[in-house]
Amino acid sequence: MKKINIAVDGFSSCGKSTIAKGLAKELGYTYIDSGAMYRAVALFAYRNGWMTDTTIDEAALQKHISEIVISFETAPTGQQETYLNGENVEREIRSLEIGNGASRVSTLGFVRKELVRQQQAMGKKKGVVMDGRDIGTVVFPDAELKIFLTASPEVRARRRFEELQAKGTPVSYEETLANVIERDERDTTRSESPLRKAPDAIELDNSNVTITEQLQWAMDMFNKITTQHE
Ligand SMILES: Nc1ncnc2c1ncn2[C@@H]1O[C@H](COP(=O)(O)OP(=O)(O)OP(=O)(O)O)[C@@H](O)[C@H]1O
Ligand SMILES: Nc1ccn([C@@H]2O[C@H](COP(=O)(O)O)[C@@H](O)[C@H]2O)c(=O)n1
Repeated sequence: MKKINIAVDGFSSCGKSTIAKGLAKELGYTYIDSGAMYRAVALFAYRNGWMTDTTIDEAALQKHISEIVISFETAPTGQQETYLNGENVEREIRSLEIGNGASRVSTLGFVRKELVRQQQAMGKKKGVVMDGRDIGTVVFPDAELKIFLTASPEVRARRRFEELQAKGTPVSYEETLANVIERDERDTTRSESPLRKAPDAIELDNSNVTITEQLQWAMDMFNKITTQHE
């Protein structure tokens, strides 16, 4: 069957990566975590001293943005891991600090231009499931299936808090909730590609939906769309 591209957008810590990874595994598609790419840029900026918790040296970051090579590899566990210039940075990019940093660098036009260029190249041959904030609106506007996930901030913060706790990350629920709210505010109000539901996206509020149920729902949407396209 002809392969399509699938866009999964939505708010922070909603379950985008979970549903996208599940779809990719079921369909034999490539999964691309676009958020990991923004996180890798933030890590690169921090490491080079061009970014602090309050400032960004935009000129320096723009001068060196083309030096950033982001790739993904599947670990023996089956988990996808993010590589920055050949170094496995998967664990480092998942901190609240880097998540906040990603949200900050994602407001910069030259960062978005470079990452969207790379993301669009990844989807050229179809067969990609990509999650993020602007996949259905900017990266793959012609994606045949667009999913938009939402859930209450409290539910999303609880999910991320439990995930970080399981990894042994010392963080409180209150810090996690504040991080979720801050990132959502920045993502939805920025001038560059703000988080929006694409007009042709199918929305799911998964506040009271299990991981299994949401994947089944997504597969049902895929089967419906691909039957229509046949
Ligand atoms: N329907 C669900 N019910 C309960 N927990 C869920 C559900 N979907 C995902 N989760 C859990 O919520 C946490 C966040 O999920 P995930 O990383 O997929 O979110 P995300 O939208 O990709 O986050 P971010 O945009 O911040 O990277 C994970 O621990 C995941 O296992
Ligand atoms: N397509 C995207 C993906 C992400 N961002 C920004 O990066 C931050 C981290 O993304 P996660 O999915 O890993 O949480 C996110 O808060 C966004 O600000 C983006 O702008 N566009």
